[in-house]
Amino acid sequence: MAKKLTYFELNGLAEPIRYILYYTGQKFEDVRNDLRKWPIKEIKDSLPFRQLPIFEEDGRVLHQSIAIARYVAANTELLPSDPWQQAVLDAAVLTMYDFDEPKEEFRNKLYDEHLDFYFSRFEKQLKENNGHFGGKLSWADFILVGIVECSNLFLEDNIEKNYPQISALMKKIQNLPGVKDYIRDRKPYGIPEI
Ligand SMILES: N[C@@H](CCC(=O)N[C@@H](CS)C(=O)NCC(=O)O)C(=O)O
Repeated sequence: MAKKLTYFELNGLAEPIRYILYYTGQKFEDVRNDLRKWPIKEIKDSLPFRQLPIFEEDGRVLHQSIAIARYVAANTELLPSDPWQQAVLDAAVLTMYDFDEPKEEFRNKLYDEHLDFYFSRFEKQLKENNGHFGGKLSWADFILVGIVECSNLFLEDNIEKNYPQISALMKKIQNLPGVKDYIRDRKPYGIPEI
């Protein structure tokens, strides 16, 4: 089954998907477009919603980074078979995106207040669930790490520094087999120089 992930020469929305693919040992083509040349009309016009990432497998195309991450975790230990457990992880991931894209209630609040609202609750969940969202390593853990790493690149900070459970989860994921080697060898890119 030929798998291809297409995104930009960036960590961004594709990085947790890459981590999951490397950790679970799935071979894939890692296609990276140069943002400085974007938009490349023929590529953009070919995309379902004119945005990246997309994931292709056997002639089929999947868009939306969360759907892709969940799909590549399917049939691995990172996605439980129990529907309740699956829904718990979906809820965790959707909440991470609520953090990442603040809703009205938070738009006028200070960033630290917004961060603490979510991160103190993530801390509690992790503490009560063996250091993971849902009791054991799952695709949801990878998504949080991707979001935190991305925020850190943009803010030039370590936003997780006061949250020991989140810090520990990040270290754990970054040191997983497959992920560790990928991180060691990747280019130190993150924010495009435009
Ligand atoms: N909700 C979508 C958002 C996709 C998205 O915003 N992609 C951006 C890059 S992070 C993009 O393709 N930007 C280039 C463009 O719109 O032309 C997802 O999670 O996949």
